[in-house]
Amino acid sequence: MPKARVYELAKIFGVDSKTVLDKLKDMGEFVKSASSTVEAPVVRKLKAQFQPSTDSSQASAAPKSSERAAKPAARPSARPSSAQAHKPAPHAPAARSGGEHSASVTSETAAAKPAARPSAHDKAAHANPAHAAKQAASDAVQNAARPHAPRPGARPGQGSAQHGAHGGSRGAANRADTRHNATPAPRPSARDAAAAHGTPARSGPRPGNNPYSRKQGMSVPTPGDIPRPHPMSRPGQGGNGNGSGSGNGRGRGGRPGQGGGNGRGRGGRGASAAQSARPGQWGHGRAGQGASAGSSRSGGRFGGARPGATAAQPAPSNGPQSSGRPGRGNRGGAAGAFGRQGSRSSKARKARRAKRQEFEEMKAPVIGGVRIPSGNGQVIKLRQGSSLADLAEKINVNPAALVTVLFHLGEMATATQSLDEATFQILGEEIGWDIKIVSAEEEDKELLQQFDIDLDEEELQEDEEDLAPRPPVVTVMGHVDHGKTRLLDTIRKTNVIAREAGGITQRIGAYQIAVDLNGEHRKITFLDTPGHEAFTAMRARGAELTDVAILVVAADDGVMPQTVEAINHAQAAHVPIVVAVNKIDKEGANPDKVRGQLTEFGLVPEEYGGDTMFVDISAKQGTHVDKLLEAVLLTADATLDLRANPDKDARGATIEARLDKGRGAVASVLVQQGTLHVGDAIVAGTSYGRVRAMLDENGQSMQEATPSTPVQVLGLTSVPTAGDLFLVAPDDRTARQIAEKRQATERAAQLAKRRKIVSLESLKEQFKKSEIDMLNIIIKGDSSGSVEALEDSLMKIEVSEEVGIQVIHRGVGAITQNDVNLATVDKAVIIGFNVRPNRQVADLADREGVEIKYYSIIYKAIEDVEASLKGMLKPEFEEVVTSHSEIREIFRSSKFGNIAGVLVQDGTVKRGTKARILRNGVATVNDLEITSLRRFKDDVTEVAEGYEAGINLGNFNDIQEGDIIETFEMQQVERK
Ligand SMILES: Nc1nc2c(ncn2[C@@H]2O[C@H](COP(=O)(O)OP(=O)(O)OP(=O)(O)O)[C@@H](O)[C@H]2O)c(=O)[nH]1
Repeated sequence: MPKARVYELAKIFGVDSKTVLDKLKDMGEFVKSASSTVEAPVVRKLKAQFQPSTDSSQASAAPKSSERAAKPAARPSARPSSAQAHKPAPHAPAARSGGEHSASVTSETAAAKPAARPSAHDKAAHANPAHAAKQAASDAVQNAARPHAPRPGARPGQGSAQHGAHGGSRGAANRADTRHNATPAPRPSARDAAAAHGTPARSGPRPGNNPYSRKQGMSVPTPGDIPRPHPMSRPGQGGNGNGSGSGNGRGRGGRPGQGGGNGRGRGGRGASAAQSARPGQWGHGRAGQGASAGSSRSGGRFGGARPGATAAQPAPSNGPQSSGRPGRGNRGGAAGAFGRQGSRSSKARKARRAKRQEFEEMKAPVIGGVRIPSGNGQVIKLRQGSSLADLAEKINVNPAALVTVLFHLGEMATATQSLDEATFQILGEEIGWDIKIVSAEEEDKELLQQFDIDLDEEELQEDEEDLAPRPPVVTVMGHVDHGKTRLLDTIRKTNVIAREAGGITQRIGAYQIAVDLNGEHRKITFLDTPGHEAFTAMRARGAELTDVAILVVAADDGVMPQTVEAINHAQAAHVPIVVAVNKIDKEGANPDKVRGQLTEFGLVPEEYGGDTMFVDISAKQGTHVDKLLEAVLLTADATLDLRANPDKDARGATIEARLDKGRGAVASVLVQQGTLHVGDAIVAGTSYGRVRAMLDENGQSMQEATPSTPVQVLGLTSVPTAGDLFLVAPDDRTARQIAEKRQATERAAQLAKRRKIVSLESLKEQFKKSEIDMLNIIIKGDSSGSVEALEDSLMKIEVSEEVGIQVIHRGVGAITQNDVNLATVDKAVIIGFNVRPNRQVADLADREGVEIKYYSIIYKAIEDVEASLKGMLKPEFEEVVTSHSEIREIFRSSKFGNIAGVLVQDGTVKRGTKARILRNGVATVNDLEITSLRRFKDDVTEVAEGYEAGINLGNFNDIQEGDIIETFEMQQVERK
């Protein structure tokens, strides 16, 4: 029967639509309005309600609907007489085969179909229900004679299937019963389940009236009723459908070999028995129930008391047998009846998984009204700063549920808010997980262990015999301008100072020098740490790599704040200190005063009975520098065991890294253990690559670097961060995988950080901050060291309670469109440290009103930012870029040096203006001047955009084709 609308039905029945709607409601069918459609099976049921006479005539022969099938089945179950109990059995099969089964394509009838089809026996049963009843009755009698304890309370519909299960397990013993189990058990539905329980299908309103839909008709199961429906209903149906298919099922349902035992040759049908046994997969108890039900059908009380386990056990062996065959009444078969391929598809698997999850959840504790599957004390590791969302992801629950649980525990947090260890532990205890918060280092160690790299273990297994002496690694520390660079310069006999912008060392460089001590040729590795406070972070790292610290104190200045800071760093790192009392050549130099001052900080000179070596030097004149080096070696020898194993994969730290045009990522690394070779697969932080070439501090190529050797490494795919530890991996793939995993972890950590910024925890602060101008800053620099140093220094600026700085992004390389976009969105200022944007990006920034500030001296940037926060920075002069010219050709002149043949891209180049060179967006040299400007052979004062020109930059000759000459002027700007 086709679908019909409620009002149409009302017409047919001669009642109004409301009556039909009410009736439907009574029947447990949810139908919205008079124009709603009603499915065919429901129509039939309605018909039965409104036209009972018509139906009853048909029903006398065989009830059609599943509901009816269930009802009569229910009745006899309570009866003690097996014969009586069996009476209704014919209903199901006969009804479907005989009556309108072709029309009633419900899940139930689907089950019935196969039963109806084949054997003459079945057909006879269909044709003559009475015969079927008879047959069933005789079966039941046989059953009753068997030793199984009858169970009066057994349920009807369930019976047969359980029977199947039962038959499956018992084999021949249950022959008679199992015959009825030939039921091709269809997929259960709530209604079936209800029917199976002897309850009418209308136990509750259904969300829809489509009986084919698995989604519909299922009430939300409560823990108490969940277990029942599945196993029972399925068999139950089988029971209905199968009376006629009887014997067939049994064969399949039994253990292998038993199937044929009954000699009925209906193996195909028997599948149903196998299937009916399958409920065992869902739990023995359920199968047991089914068995009891089955008994009612066949004999009223057969086997109900038997443990379900027995029934269930054979299932696995039978299942596969049955599933592969066509036309059988297992789940697949039932599906096939609806035009789908009947097989144990992924759907079945999914269903099983869903059930298992459901079951797990049932066992889960209910806290605050939510269920969280218990971790049963399993350990789960979370990174510092993790949130409930992170935990939820790891234990596969809804973050909202965790929020609820935490709330229940008296703690309020959002899903994305970072929580501390204590909170996680309390929560963990509540939900049965042992939550451990791990530091980034621990996490990284574990990550490496996944790749069979165990650094701790390596150290433990180090054999004394493998250790070889290595040079000490020395850091020079001290207050600004006390002479650190000069000292290093003197030591290296090169002039480092001249190359520095602003006279401050801005990168950690590392150099190795050779010293003769007592006729022995010894090496010392120097880390060139910068002196300005801005580089505190680097210095701290330097101290970590350092074996010995040289503390430079100017004899004319004495102990200053950064002297103390340097002492603190070194002492915290347990690094022995050698004091270089510098500038003794200067007038007013008072080395003794310095000695006296330093004793207050625990640095007592040897001559005063202490253990710190003091050497009076003049870095400028080179006085006693050799003695200082000796002192360093003596101190190292006296206090340290400077040995390392050179015969293993190299491990060490990144001192500095930058992006170089042409060479790509260049990283200065210090090898701490093992030997680094060209060709090694290397991973440094989140960067990885293969060592393409190695250079020493003089640019000389090296093939290998032993412990304590600083080298520049080429070949990394990206720029690592200063301080990143590096290690040699077994192969390229491992290196890449380690780096990728670290990248993922870093991303997650950054995400967590970002989340924290907007977390409730800091919301109050956020509000407070948003009242004022929170200064958002984007830092782009030419090296990771400078960027970090700048960020650290900026973050230390404290102007007042209401003023704050937020570095929202930082990176190495030219200022890009992304940076400008980010600045636009977050209303940030971009600080370019020795880097520039290209023209398009600069234009974009102009258009968007994004301020880009350029610096080449860190403290200038800090001063500016600090002043702007104080509201005092109203520069009277501002740098204004006046032109960009691209170098197209270089003409070499013995008289004038290199002359750049340029095309003026924008603005006007004027003679005498200040200029800088931009190479790949990075300002390589500042403070140049356009000393001569020519158009062909004529000297000119200016050249406009679009024209070619010849530019000479005085003594500066380090220009390349493709470089951009940027000219700028200091122009007075209005105070805002
Ligand atoms: N007379 C004299 N001047 C020195 C001596 N050592 C350094 N200077 C001078 O002191 C000034 C600062 O020296 P730097 O080596 O740049 O000092 P620094 O500690 O490296 O300074 P920052 O890099 O700014 O931290 C320079 O002008 C040096 O020439 C010395 O032994 N005697």
